[in-house]
Amino acid sequence: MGYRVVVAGATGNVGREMLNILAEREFPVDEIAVLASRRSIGTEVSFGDKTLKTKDIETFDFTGWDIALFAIGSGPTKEYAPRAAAAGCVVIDNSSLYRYDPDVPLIVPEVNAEAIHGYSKKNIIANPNCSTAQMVVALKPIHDRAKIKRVVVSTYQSVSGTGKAAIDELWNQTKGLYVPGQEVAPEVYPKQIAFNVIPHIDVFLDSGDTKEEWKMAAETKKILDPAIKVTATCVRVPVFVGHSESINIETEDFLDWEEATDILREAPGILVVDKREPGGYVTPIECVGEYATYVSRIRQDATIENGLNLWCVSDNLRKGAALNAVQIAEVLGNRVLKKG
Ligand SMILES: NC(=O)C1=CN([C@@H]2O[C@H](COP(=O)(O)OP(=O)(O)OC[C@H]3O[C@@H](n4cnc5c(N)ncnc54)[C@H](OP(=O)(O)O)[C@@H]3O)[C@@H](O)[C@H]2O)C=CC1
Ligand SMILES: N[C@@H](CC(=O)OP(=O)(O)O)C(=O)O
Repeated sequence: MGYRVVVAGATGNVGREMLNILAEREFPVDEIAVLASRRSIGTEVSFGDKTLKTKDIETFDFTGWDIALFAIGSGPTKEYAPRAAAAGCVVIDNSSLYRYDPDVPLIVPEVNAEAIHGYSKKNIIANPNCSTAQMVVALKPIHDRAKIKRVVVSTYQSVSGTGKAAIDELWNQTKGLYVPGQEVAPEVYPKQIAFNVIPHIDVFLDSGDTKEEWKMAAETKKILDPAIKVTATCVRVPVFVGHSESINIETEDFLDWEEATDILREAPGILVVDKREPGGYVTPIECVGEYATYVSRIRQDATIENGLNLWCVSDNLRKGAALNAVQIAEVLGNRVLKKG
């Protein structure tokens, strides 16, 4: 016996990846429903070798469904997640709405799978921010060995993190720049994204940080350790899929880069590619469609007593969203619901 699974936001980038990953990983699905807004009623989406027709979330009855994977943004989630949860369906939510709620676990399975048991207070589990998910996968084994005190991270985030409209904007602006008279003005982003970089993701806070930068600090504390200090600078780059991060780590105990490399090689979810020669590292194009969090450029930071630098790349629609959500569903199935 398997699960009755709902994918909400099935017409979006993350929802489609959720369907791909459920099929690829042979999640034990007995029945599946695909939902989106009323605009998308009847829109066809693929699930393995099947084609499914999208239904309107507004009129959908969640009663009798086991797990709902949500990727519809915070606004609609606020309306529909409590409805699904009240009907007895466990919601695994990709939006930021519930991440900081003490009654909702925030989970990256390689790091804090044991937090799963906290799901029952609200019947909701939160999936972290994409930049945070890949970073904590890389930090966890280092923290276990040498206790991380502080992290300084700069991100290079792809436009797919913003959604479908941003992918179109990068594509159309890039094409338009080659054709006189067909330049495309910025709409999704405040400045041109084609052949440019923009040091601004999500809204600005009073501190001068953006919310994306705040999320990386707050979510690392909730998932990994409240004692870790994180300071982030989040930057949008003209890449379609794949977020990259330059991470500087200060630890309590000394950790030699060679031992750090060995530890990272053994850690779940990580692939180390670090040849210290031209091309001997991973770039975002190479991580598209992959599950792993790739770590390259591991080296000592000689400017502090106990410091390391590394480069971390992952598919933001997969480990940053859909894959992590399906992994949470697997943990929920294996440790709690036990139907599969
Ligand atoms: N964990 C993470 O870091 C990430 C989280 N996300 C989350 O996932 C969400 C979706 O991202 P993404 O797939 O890239 O975005 P897209 O823009 O590609 O897709 C949005 C999806 O949400 C649906 N939707 C929008 N409004 C409503 C509504 N009122 N009712 C029902 N469905 C609605 C859309 O349906 P329709 O086609 O009918 O409009 C579509 O299926 C994000 O808003 C974010 O909250 C995304 C990326 C990474
Ligand atoms: N903010 C991420 C994607 C995202 O949706 O993040 P969050 O789920 O934290 O709002 C990006 O733009 O790349």
